[in-house]
Parts: sequence; structure tokens; C-alpha cells
Amino acid sequence: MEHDSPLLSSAEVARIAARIDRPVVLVGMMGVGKTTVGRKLAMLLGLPFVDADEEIERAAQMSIPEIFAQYGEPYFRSGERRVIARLVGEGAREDRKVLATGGGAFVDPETRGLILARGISVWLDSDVETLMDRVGRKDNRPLLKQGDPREILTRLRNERQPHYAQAAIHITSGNQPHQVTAHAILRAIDAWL
Ligand SMILES: Nc1ncnc2c1ncn2[C@@H]1O[C@H](COP(=O)(O)OP(=O)(O)O)[C@@H](O)[C@H]1O
Ligand SMILES: O=C(O)C1=C[C@@H](OP(=O)(O)O)[C@@H](O)[C@H](O)C1
Ligand SMILES: [Mg+2]
Repeated sequence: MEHDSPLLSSAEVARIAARIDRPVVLVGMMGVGKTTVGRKLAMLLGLPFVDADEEIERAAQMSIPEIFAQYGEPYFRSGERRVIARLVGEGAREDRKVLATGGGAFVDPETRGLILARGISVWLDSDVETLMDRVGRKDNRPLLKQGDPREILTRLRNERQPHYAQAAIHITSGNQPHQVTAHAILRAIDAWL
């Protein structure tokens, strides 16, 4: 057995944290846990956590469902592109942070290029059933209101797979506690850096 415990010691976490010199950027489907795991990971590392969707909501003074309803998806995507460019681009205020993106962000070629060039990109993946359990019945994912949520998640996951697969690090996030996923990400970052 390579690892006796799924969790790293605090000394190992500190050693890996000291090696991180770029934003850790979580990408992947809605409901996979980017926001939840990202927050946990940032806490573990003692780094700031930023959620791109929350930044967009703050800048627009509206919720994501309101932005989609009033202005449509293309408007949301252009705001998303701008916000992520500010957070990981050349003039970003703080390089050492954890950034959770929205599920569609990494599909945009400009955003994807920026994240690949300047961040440590981590693709969190789950099967459709797990995504359904987590967001299938929620009201705050406007794309899932456009039809049958399972079909939409299946289609989007298939369409986006080739983009997500370009991320530097791939992690499968099943039903394990967030803590275990966060530690798996750290091990993978340590191996990748
Ligand atoms: N490992 C997990 N086990 C159980 N529920 C989870 C897990 N990760 C996330 N969740 C739940 O799933 C929902 C979606 O998670 P979220 O972090 O918002 O995902 P994302 O940002 O990728 O859309 C939240 O209600 C969250 O509490
Ligand atoms: O997959 C997508 O296109 C979206 C995912 C959402 O973020 P999460 O991935 O954090 O749910 C949010 O950005 C918006 O509802 C669109
Ligand atoms: Mg999120």
C-alpha cells in the first residue's frame, strides 16, 4: 500500500503549501464540489479562497440565476472571462490562492489558456449520478432548468470532457469526505510541481 492514510500529516501539508507558487484552479462540472472542496483546500493551505461565481455575483450585484434570466448566458460568459482574467492574469493581486471556477469557464479557449499558462489546473470529475444527487434538484444552476437535468448534465459532461482533460491534474471525486479529496489534490500537486 503506497499510503497508509488518505490524509497527509500537517508537516506534509505545510511542506506542499510552501511549494505552491501559483493559483490552484479547480475546474470541472457543476456539482462536482469545486466550491466546497476549494474552500477546504484553501483553509488547509492557509491561502485565500476565491470563487469566480461569487465574484461575478458581487460585481453584478445579482445572483447567477438572475444574471442568466435578465441578460442571458453570453453576458454571463463575458463577465466570467473578465473576472477570471483579473484573478489569474498578469496583474493579479495575489498569486498564491485557491480559485474555484464555474463549470463552463474552462470551456472558453481564452480562459482555459490563461489558467493553463498561469495556474495549477485541477480537474475534479464525478459520474453523472453523483452530480445529479448534488445539484439535480437545486434552483441555483440555471442551465439545469432548460430541460431534464440528468440529460443536460450527461450532455454537458460529454461535451466538456475534452476541455477538462487538458487540466494538469485529474482527480476523481466520489462520495468521500471533502477533506479526503482536498488531500488527494495536495498529493497530486506535490507530484506535479
Ligand atoms: N464530497 C461531497 N460529498 C457530498 N456532497 C458534496 C460533496 N462535495 C460537494 N457536495 C455538495 O454538493 C453540492 C455542490 O457542491 P459545490 O461545491 O457547489 O460544487 P460546484 O462548485 O462544483 O458546483 C453542495 O451542496 C455540496 O455541499
Ligand atoms: O457549468 C456551468 O456552465 C455553470 C456552472 C455554475 O458553477 P458551478 O460549476 O460552481 O456549479 C455557474 O457558473 C453557472 O450556473 C454555469
Ligand atoms: Mg461552484
